[in-house]
Amino acid sequence: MSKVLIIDDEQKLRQLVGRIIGVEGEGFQVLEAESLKSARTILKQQDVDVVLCDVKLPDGSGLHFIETIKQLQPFSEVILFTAFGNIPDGVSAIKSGAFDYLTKGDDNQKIIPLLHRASEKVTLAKRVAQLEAKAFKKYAFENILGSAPLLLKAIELSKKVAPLETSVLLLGETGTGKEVFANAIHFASQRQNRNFVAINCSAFSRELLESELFGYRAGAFTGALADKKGLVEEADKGTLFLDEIGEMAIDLQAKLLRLLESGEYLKIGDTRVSKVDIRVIAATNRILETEIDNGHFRPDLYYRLSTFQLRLPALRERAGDIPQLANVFAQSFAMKIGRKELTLSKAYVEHLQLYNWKGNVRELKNVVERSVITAPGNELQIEDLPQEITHLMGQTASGSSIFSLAAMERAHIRKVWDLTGGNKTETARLLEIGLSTLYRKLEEYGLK
Ligand SMILES: Nc1ncnc2c1ncn2[C@@H]1O[C@H](COP(=O)(O)OP(=O)(O)OP(=O)(O)O)[C@@H](O)[C@H]1O
Repeated sequence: MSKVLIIDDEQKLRQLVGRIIGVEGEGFQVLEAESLKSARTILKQQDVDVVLCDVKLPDGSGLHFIETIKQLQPFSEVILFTAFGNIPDGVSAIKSGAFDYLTKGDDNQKIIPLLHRASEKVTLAKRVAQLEAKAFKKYAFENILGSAPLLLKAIELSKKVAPLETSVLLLGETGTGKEVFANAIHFASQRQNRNFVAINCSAFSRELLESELFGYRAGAFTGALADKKGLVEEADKGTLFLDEIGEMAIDLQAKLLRLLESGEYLKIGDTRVSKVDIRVIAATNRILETEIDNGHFRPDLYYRLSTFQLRLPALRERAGDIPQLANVFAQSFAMKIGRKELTLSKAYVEHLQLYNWKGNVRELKNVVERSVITAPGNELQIEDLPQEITHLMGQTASGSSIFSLAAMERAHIRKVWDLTGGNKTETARLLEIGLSTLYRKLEEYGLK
């Protein structure tokens, strides 16, 4: 039910308008005030959606009162009553931020449609504000799970850089939360009310990436029937998140560098330069210095982007955060699919902590969600983990303890083996054991 406040010192007019709304305006509740003073009291106490206000009142001007109304009720809309034939008043009303104006006594049939339009605008504005608040909360730094020192350091640095206009380069393995951080930085910046536009550079061919990013003019190529806006334009005044920047073709990198330095770019098929004001956050799981050495990445772009580098830790570097992450993922997924609250057995969690997590938080989330679907009981057990994990962990079918020395040895060999990229000689050297012992252990632990 929308609330309408009528402010007019003429009781007859208030009653007439109140009656019209009462008879024809379903869904409106009417409040009345005979002066600005009593209107102020009502606006302080109640949620009002639309205000119908006279221009001339005994204690002041309705025109000037618009500002007070907006201060007290930021979402409300104001419709002013102007005297017959007083066009300047109508014009001033709109200029002062009124939704519209009605000519007293002459526009009675317009009241209801206008009220509906104004209250629809109010409902929409409230809805948008609600969604924004939800988005802000969802992407807030507070929602980044974990308390490992490496993660806390990354959060602290991100909070410092967020309010600045500086470009940010996020480094980290796949699934470590680079997009989560990019979002949090955007929503903690002055650009928070503008668009956050994300694109994964590895998901497009060179040509498609250029047209997605920069847009094109009609006729630029066969099939370009109409002008197309690019994501860069969508992100104007906001933030552009370029994921997997290391995959961008080198000639496009030149275009991106120009955009970063001057805000200027050329749409495909355009001769006129376009200009935007964007902040760029880029991310990569590659080592860009190596890409530069191999001629795949422009050093000038690297220096421009890497003013502020942030490295996100791999999950295995913050295994202490796994219990919290797993628990939150399990509970929120259980709720989503309508399962009762679950507990996670000690062995289940410890098992998760010993795994290598190449896919990091994303992989952990998927594994836990899978367990929530398949677990027969209300406590997640080792048996609810996929075989790849239990197998890799050295968990035997008989369920021998993950705390056995053998399990720890297996996990350690696995780690060193991964570190050397599967190089057996190097693995044996680092482990300070002979190559033949390594072969035997690899065989024994099923690590081939
Ligand atoms: N610290 C965290 N707290 C909560 N959820 C997280 C955290 N880090 C990552 N996630 C979740 O893990 C998943 C992967 O995160 P995200 O997409 O940000 O990773 P990424 O590093 O950008 O991956 P990629 O390099 O593959 O694009 C998402 O579902 C995200 O919500």
